[in-house]
Amino acid sequence: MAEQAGQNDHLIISHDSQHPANLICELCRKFYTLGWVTGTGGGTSIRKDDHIFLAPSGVQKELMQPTDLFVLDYPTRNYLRKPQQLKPSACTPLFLAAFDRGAGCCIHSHSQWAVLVTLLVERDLGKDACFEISNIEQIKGIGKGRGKAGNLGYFDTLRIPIIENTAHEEDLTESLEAAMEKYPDAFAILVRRHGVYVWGDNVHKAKTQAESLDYIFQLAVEMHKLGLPWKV
Ligand SMILES: CSCCC(=O)C(=O)COP(=O)(O)O
Ligand SMILES: [Zn+2]
Repeated sequence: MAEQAGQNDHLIISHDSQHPANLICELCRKFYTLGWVTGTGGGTSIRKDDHIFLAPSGVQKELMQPTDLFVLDYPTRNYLRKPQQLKPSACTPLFLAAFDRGAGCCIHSHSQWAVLVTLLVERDLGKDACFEISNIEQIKGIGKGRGKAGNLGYFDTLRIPIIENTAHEEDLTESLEAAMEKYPDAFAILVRRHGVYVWGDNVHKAKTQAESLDYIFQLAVEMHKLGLPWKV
């Protein structure tokens, strides 16, 4: 079985640019240029049917090739493909928490804008507060909630919960899941002094929501510097 898990290259080799193994490598190259997956941090995972595609832990995510990827059988949680000498991303249980709630793709970013927003909220509103913003056009890039059709509107309040960081990524799972249960409509959870997890029904939704949120986090930091309120 261990021998088999080291092979199974057919699960990750494809000429289709939309194959999850190709997409993860391409997305991580793009996210590196945005400062989301710097210095081995951050990452992306995709669920396609019963297969979960995962990056290795501690590697430069922008340099990954499809042959570096792990493939997990979602129903049994057994690895179908395990590159030798590598460990799966420490974010695996966090990505699985998103997949367990219907996501098809989960993006973990170490964006400095996300980190700064968590610090501003803590200083001004306290440790238990969420990041909240309204009356910004880009809010329309975020879905209304799990199982709900359509996106938020300009006058809606976008609310992103914030959880505290832990020394080890995998120890975040419990608090991430608790926040997902408390805020079932959220498609993202910020992690204080660390970054953000963003997910969506599919790769397109996860990517556009992650881009919209990063835009909003940057805008929020700049608004704060100018003394402008996040909610009108
Ligand atoms: C300097 S990154 C520390 C771990 C982390 O936060 C992360 O996002 C990357 O974890 P991985 O195991 O996927 O390399
Ligand atoms: Zn991280």
